[in-house]
Amino acid sequence: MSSIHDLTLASARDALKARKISAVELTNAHIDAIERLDGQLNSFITRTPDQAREAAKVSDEALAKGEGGSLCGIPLGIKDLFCTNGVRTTAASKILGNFVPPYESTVTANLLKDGAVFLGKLNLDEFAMGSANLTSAFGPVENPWKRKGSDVKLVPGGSSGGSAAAVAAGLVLGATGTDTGGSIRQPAAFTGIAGIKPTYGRCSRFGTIAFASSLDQAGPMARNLQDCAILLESMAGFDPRDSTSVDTPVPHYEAALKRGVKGLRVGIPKEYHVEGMPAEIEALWQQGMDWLRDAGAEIVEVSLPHTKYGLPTYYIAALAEASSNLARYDGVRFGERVSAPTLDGLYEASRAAGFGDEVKRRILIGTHVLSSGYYDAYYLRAQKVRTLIQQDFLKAFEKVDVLLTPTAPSGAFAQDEKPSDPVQMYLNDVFTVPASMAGVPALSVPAGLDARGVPLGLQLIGKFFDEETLIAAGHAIEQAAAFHYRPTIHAGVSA
Ligand SMILES: NC(=O)C[C@H](N)C(=O)O
Repeated sequence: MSSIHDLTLASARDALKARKISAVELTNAHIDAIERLDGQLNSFITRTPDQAREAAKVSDEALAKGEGGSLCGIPLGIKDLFCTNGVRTTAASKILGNFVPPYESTVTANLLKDGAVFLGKLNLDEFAMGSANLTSAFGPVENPWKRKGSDVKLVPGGSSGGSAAAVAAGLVLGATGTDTGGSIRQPAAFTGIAGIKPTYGRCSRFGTIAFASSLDQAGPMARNLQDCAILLESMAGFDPRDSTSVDTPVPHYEAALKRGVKGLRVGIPKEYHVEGMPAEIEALWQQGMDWLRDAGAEIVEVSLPHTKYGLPTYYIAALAEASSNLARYDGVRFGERVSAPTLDGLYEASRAAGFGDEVKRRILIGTHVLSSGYYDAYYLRAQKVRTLIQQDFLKAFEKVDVLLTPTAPSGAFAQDEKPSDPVQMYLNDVFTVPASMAGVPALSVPAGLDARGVPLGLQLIGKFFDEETLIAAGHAIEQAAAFHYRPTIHAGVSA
C-alpha cells in the first residue's frame, strides 16, 4: 500500500476536502517524517511544529464546515529567504542568524490566506548565492537521491536546495523557492521534482530578502506540475508594495494541464548544444523533443545568438545588485553585531564575521564592476548585452510558443566534488541564466534518470506571462516520461 507520503498536493487537497484524512493527521505525519529524516538531510533551518499543529486544527475546523481556501490544511515548507512574521528568517547567513521579522512576505501571506500549514523554514545557499547548497551557514543539504550502489552524499542543487530536498523526500507537500539565475529550476532537476520560475513581476518580492532585485522571482516547487500550478495560483498576483509586480489577472493555472500540445510550436535553441555536454543529457533532450512531437507539437530549430553572454553578464549584473542590496547589513540595523571602537570598525568586523566566503566574493566583484572607471566597461556593458539576450527570446517567440532545453549540464554531483574554482560552479547555470536575464518564465520537469540512477530535468522557457503554455507543455513531458521513481531517502520508506 502506498503511504500518506506518496500523496501529491492535489490528491491531499482532494482527500482533505472529502474528509478522508484530517489536516492534523497529515501535518503530524509530515512532522514525524521531518524528525526521522531531517537530521540527515538538513533541509530545515527552523522547524515550526507547534504552529503547524495549531494551523492544522484551524484548517480542520474550516474543512468540517465545508470552508477553507485552495490550500486548506496543506503542509508546506518555506525557503528561509521569505520573511515570516515572528519566525526567524536567516537567508542561511550568520549575519541574519537572529533576525525575526515583524512582518510577513506577500508570497507567504498569500499562501497562509489560502489555508496552508507551514512546517518551517528551509535551508538554502547563503543569500541564495550558489548552485549546490554548499554555502549555507547552517551546513550543506543532502540530496535524498543516491547513485546506484553508492553511499556518497550528493548535492541537491541550489540555491533552493532545502526546498528541493524536502519536497523530494516527502517531508513537505510543496515548497516556495526563489530563482535569480536558476535557483528553482536546477535544484528541481537535481532532485527529481518540478519547479516554476514565473515571469519577473508575477509574484511580489515584498518581504523576500533581496539578492539581485531585477532578477529575483519567487516560485513553487512540488512533486509535479499540477501541484506547482496550485501553489503558483496562490503565490502570484499584483502587490502595490512591490513596484515591479505586474497588475495582470492570475489565471487558473491548474486548468492549463488539460490543454495539451497539439499544434504547439516548440523551439530548440541551437546554441544550447554546448561543448562537453554529457551524451545522456543530449539524448534526454532529444527524447523530450520526440515526446512533444508524438503528443502533437511541432519541433522547430531556433537561434538565440547571444546565449554565450548569458553567464558572464549575469555574474556581473547580479553581483552588482547584490553588492548594493547587501550593503544594508551593517551590524547596526540587522542581525549579527561585532563591537569595535569605531563605527567603521563595527561595520567591518560585523560584515567580516557575518558573511561567508561566497557572499564576500560576490560583494567584492559587484563593488568592483560598479566602481567609477569600471562601471562603463562592465556593468553598463552587461546591461546592454542583457537587452540583446532579451531580444533573442522575443525574436524566437515570433516563431515558436515555447523553448525546450536541458535544465542543467549535469545531474547532481557529490558534495565533496565541490570545485575549487568558483567559475566551475557558475557553469551549472548556463541553461537557466538566459531566461532569468530576459525575465521570461521557465520551468523544470523531471524527465528521467541518468546511468547512475540520478534524476535529470528538462527546461521549458515561455513568453512573458504565459506560464499556462509552459505548464501544458511540461505536463505533456510529465505524462510521457512517467517519472514515478522515489529517492533513496524518502518519508514513505521505513528505516
Ligand atoms: N540564485 C540563483 O538563482 C542561483 C545561482 N546559481 C546563483 O548562484 O546566482
